[in-house]
Amino acid sequence: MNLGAVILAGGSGRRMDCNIKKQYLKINGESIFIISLKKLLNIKSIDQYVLVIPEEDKKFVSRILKENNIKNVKIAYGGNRRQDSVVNGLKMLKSVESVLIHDSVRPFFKEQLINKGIKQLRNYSAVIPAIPLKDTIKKVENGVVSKTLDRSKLVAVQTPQFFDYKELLNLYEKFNNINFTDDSYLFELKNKEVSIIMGLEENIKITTPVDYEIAKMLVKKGKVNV
Ligand SMILES: Nc1ccn([C@@H]2O[C@H](COP(=O)(O)OP(=O)(O)OP(=O)(O)O)[C@@H](O)[C@H]2O)c(=O)n1
Ligand SMILES: C[C@](O)(CO)[C@H](O)COP(=O)(O)O
Repeated sequence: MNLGAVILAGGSGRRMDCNIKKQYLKINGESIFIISLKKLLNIKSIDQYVLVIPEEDKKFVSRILKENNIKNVKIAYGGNRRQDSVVNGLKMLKSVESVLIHDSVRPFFKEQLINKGIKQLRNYSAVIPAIPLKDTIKKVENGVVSKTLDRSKLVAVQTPQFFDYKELLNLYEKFNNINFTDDSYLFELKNKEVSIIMGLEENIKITTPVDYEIAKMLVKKGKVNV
């Protein structure tokens, strides 16, 4: 299987509320997106890499890549929405059968998760990691609870997500005008099965200042590998 990886670092990190985009914040002396990228570059089953970055940061990022001696990574530019960044990244891949899409701000994934995803792609066109919820989830309308959802049927979804490349690109072309937050949603729209593999509790998405503090703590305490 020829596998491509699209690593997303094209966002602006509004919820981090910081003067530097969150993917460039450092953990243990290294930018978050570089931690994710280096880990992916060490995975032998990946054949091609595309890193999606904000266009205005191209000089800054190419300097960081050079300092880290990172080669063989194509660069794509981000769009307004995450999904626009994904499609820009997908279009840079050449002759791949499958693709994994990863949020660079989830630096604590493990190689085993990727191996599981690749294996499951033999049977499905879309495979995503997810974990059980810890909180009770309620639906709210006009400031009051309208429903308590059955937690046993809900999961929290992570990346990396794994797809048949052609199917994903076709779906992207077809549903260009709707908004969604993860790529597997496109398969749901077409009633195609999305297979779930067990995610990792520590595979957090560094989204808010608290997440960043937790991420640094996990590394300091040796709870995760970077
Ligand atoms: N237009 C966008 C938006 C997001 N991302 C990337 O998608 C991942 C997950 O998105 P999220 O955590 O929402 O990042 P931001 O959009 O940057 O954050 P916020 O929503 O708080 O602005 C991140 O690695 C981010 O860089 C991207 O490449 N292009
Ligand atoms: C893809 C994702 O990380 C799965 O949890 C998430 O949906 C990204 O969402 P965001 O709105 O870009 O934070």
